[in-house]
Amino acid sequence: MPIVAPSLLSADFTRLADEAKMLNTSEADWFHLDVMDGIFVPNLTFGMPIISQLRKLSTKTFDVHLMIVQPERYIEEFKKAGADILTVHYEASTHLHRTLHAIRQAGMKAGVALNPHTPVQLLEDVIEDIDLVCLMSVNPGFGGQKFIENTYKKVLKLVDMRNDSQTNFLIEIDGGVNQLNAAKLTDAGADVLVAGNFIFSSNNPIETIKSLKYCR
Ligand SMILES: O=C(CO)[C@@H](O)[C@H](O)COP(=O)(O)O
Repeated sequence: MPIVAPSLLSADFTRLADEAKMLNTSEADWFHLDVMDGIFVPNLTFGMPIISQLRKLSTKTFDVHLMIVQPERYIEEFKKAGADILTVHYEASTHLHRTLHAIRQAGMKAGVALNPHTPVQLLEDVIEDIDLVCLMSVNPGFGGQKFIENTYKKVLKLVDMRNDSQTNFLIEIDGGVNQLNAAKLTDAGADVLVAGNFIFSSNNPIETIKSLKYCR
């Protein structure tokens, strides 16, 4: 069964505490928290203060996805705010090796996100330093976009790289995930499904989360 990580980007921010409580009672495994800076991506969201408030409301794994330039500036701060997994973008990290080590050193799992145009092979030389690869299946910045079909091929390539390197990082898919592609992604080798719009715009988010969890 996949790990299901609802993206709070699509939650009702006027009722964030209720949304967190709803996720707590659901079969969601993680909270996926999208931090955007308006520079790396053309949108702004939230940062440490919101995450640390949410931390008081849930014991689930906090999967924090930094869509910001120079993410190495805030590693300690996100740890303090309550991140369990900290994912930085390959495209935003000049010294990726150093950044991944700093994330693990701070006591978090280290993730790398790849934009749709970025080949997975670019991770070969840091493969042992990664706990999670987040494949963006939309161009990052907004919820509710259409899933990019080429993602399946990237999952298969990553699975090969994982087998060849005998490492065990998780493969996460982020963007446009829904009941139409969840099973195919999981069958291809995806471990974590991030979904925002599909969950939060549904009439019954708890059942929608279940439909992803039991998609196979
Ligand atoms: O990081 C992002 C978008 O940049 C994602 O986490 C989205 O929030 C996923 O939402 P949907 O595409 O499922 O609406």
